[in-house]
Amino acid sequence: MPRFAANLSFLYQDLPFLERIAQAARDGFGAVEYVSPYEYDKQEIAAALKQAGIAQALFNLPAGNWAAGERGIGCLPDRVDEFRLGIDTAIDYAKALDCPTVNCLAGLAPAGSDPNHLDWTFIDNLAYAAPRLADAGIALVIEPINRRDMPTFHLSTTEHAERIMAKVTSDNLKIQYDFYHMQIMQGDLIPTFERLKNRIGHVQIADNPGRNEPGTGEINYPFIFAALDRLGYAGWVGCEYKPSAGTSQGLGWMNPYRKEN
Ligand SMILES: O=C(O)C(=O)[C@@H](O)CO
Ligand SMILES: [Mg+2]
Repeated sequence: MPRFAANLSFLYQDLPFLERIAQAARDGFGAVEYVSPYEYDKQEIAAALKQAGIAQALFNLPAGNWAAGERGIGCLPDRVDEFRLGIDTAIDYAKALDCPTVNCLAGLAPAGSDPNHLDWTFIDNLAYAAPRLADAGIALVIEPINRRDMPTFHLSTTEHAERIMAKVTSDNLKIQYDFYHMQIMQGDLIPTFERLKNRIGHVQIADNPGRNEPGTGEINYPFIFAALDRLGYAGWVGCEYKPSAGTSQGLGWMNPYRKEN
């Protein structure tokens, strides 16, 4: 049975951040994930997780100035020092929150930049981060993001992710396979997942079009969830979608997978 994590950067937007953790637990999620914990006191988050009895599944490495539109700094040549300092911060938070996995957002390609320079910066940064995170018992993933929502994001296909991983000589680097992004970019979701299943460290879900909850678009999530079970995926399934109405009211899609069933 899939284990669902509530992505608090998308769900429960009507609640203050820390209150989202308790609500996610009340709604039956086993874990939470979100873009960034760094704006909050890590002990406050840890206490909220403990009080709610819910796990931390994932968050991102420090990803630059999110409010200003930055979406990661992994590939940016002028931000290497900042990236590398961020690894220590991410390890500090991941240890405090008992978070098993962190995602490295590649970043938006600056206008006129050389894709090869961005690629080698990304590779060198990942080669720096992966072993340090491994030493701390934390897995590292990279996520291809679709070019419709983020036209200049530096990583948008599994093929590119595979090329990057082939050049980073660490086995502590896998793919964050977001079914929504991959439906837009490539389709062929389960054959691709099956081919890469040993190189996938986390998955996320949303339907397409609209990035709303499962059952609102073209993706057959009952088929996807059965395939994840068949293929032995034991990680968290991050629910990173925009609720069509209220988060709790829109969780009917999860009913067949609740433990009490
Ligand atoms: O946009 C997505 O999809 C993501 O998973 C990133 O925002 C990383 O959190
Ligand atoms: Mg995602």
